Amino acid sequence: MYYISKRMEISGSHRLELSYPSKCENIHGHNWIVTVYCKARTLNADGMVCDFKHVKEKIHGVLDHKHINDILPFNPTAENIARWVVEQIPECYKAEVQESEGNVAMYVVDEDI
Ligand SMILES: Nc1nc2c(c(=O)[nH]1)N=C([C@H](O)[C@H](O)COP(=O)(O)OP(=O)(O)OP(=O)(O)O)CN2
Repeated sequence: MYYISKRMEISGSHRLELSYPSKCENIHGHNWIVTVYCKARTLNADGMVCDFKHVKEKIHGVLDHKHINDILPFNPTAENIARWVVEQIPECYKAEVQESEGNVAMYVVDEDI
């Protein structure tokens, strides 16, 4: 199995819809660190799992310098963003979304399902 990872910094803003009072309901900014993990049993015709550049275009190209609530059709928690990242790239099996130092969410495809 071949593995690659691509790490990107995404600057943007969001607000969360929460069931309890929180400062996070106000529009605020993050420099999210997103790490995308991909794998493939065989390499493509170009000798890659997938092109780092294409991964960046699909994630950074869509989210960077945006108000994330305007782009994604769900509450943009780090967990939901991580799942969305995995869904954008066929070879992706895991994504990490770091909101701030110490606050990280991950989504991993469950291969048993
Ligand atoms: N499980 C999650 N919890 C929280 C999320 C999230 O996406 N998933 N998001 C937020 C807000 O975006 C908020 O902006 C995070 O605030 P931050 O100051 O980074 O975190 P803390 O309040 O925990 O402060 P620290 O000083 O970093 O401890 C909130 N929760």
